[in-house]
Amino acid sequence: MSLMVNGELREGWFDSEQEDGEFVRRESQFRSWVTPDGSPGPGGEGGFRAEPGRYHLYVSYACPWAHRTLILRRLKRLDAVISVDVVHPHMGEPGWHFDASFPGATADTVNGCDYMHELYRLAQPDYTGIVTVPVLWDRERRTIVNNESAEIIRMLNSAFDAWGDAQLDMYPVGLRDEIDAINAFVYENINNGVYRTGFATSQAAYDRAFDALFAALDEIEVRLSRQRYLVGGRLTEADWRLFTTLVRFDAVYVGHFKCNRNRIADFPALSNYLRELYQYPGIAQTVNLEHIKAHYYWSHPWLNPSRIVPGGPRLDLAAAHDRDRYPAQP
Ligand SMILES: N[C@@H](CCC(=O)N[C@@H](CS)C(=O)NCC(=O)O)C(=O)O
Repeated sequence: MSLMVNGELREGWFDSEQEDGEFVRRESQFRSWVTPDGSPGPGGEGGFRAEPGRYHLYVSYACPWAHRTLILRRLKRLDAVISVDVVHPHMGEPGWHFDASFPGATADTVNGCDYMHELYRLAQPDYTGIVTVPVLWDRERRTIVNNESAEIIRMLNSAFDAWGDAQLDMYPVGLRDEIDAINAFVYENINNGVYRTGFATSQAAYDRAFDALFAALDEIEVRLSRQRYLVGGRLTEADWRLFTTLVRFDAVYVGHFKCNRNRIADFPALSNYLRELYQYPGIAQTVNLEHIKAHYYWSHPWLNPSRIVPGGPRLDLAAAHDRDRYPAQP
């Protein structure tokens, strides 16, 4: 995990945040919001008015949190409004870097940085904290607006409607409480649960995370065998937040993170649901399994010292699904 202290990079894996062998994720620090008129959002400072061509996303195709932002950008048809650069999937000691030699990866076309931590230093010369993707960058003020995916997807959902698909709303007002509740459950046990399982450094911490993960997947399996989506018949951001973990699960989390009680392929409702979401227009192009596998198997040598990337599994996410038997609302 790359950490900066007063603008300087500290190398090494930092386990100070781990209690009793448990992995604890740190809070993101840049928390301003892009809004239609530049007024301040729920956090941070104002002055970030939505405009085409002004904002830029830095992502990794491997990262499930960054993947959410690519999905919302695609769904809201913001490809021409918000530009994107993609880091190289190998995250080494100095953290994420830009190197277009890996297919699908790009240079940093906005700031010309070689490493992601240089970008954090540009935004804040004395930055202290971890260096993560995704990052929403403002070309005009030359700073990071926000590096918390849960907030970036909300901005993409509503702030750019003058240019994007204003009809599509993945966080509708009447469903917000229900979405927030399921998000909290999925985040704790599944999205972050796979990391808590894989990064546990004691058997007890691993067992706790593993049990919570599969208990949660069992619960979601029951829910999805009664209804089309997490929140009834309406597709919402909650589904996309679950999707980015499900689509990595059999390829990476089962083996690399020892999340191996079952594969997603073994859950009838979850596996059909995963295929439905994968086949939603535009989504398959946001899924890059080469980056996903290359990233995880290379970037955590304490889990996989040989850095060998396994050949399988053979996934057929484009195969037919049975979800049309449940009603869906537009
Ligand atoms: N809370 C953040 C988490 C993002 C995050 O943890 N990203 C990982 C990649 S999957 C990262 O960049 N890690 C950098 C590191 O571990 O050094 C968000 O959801 O935006």
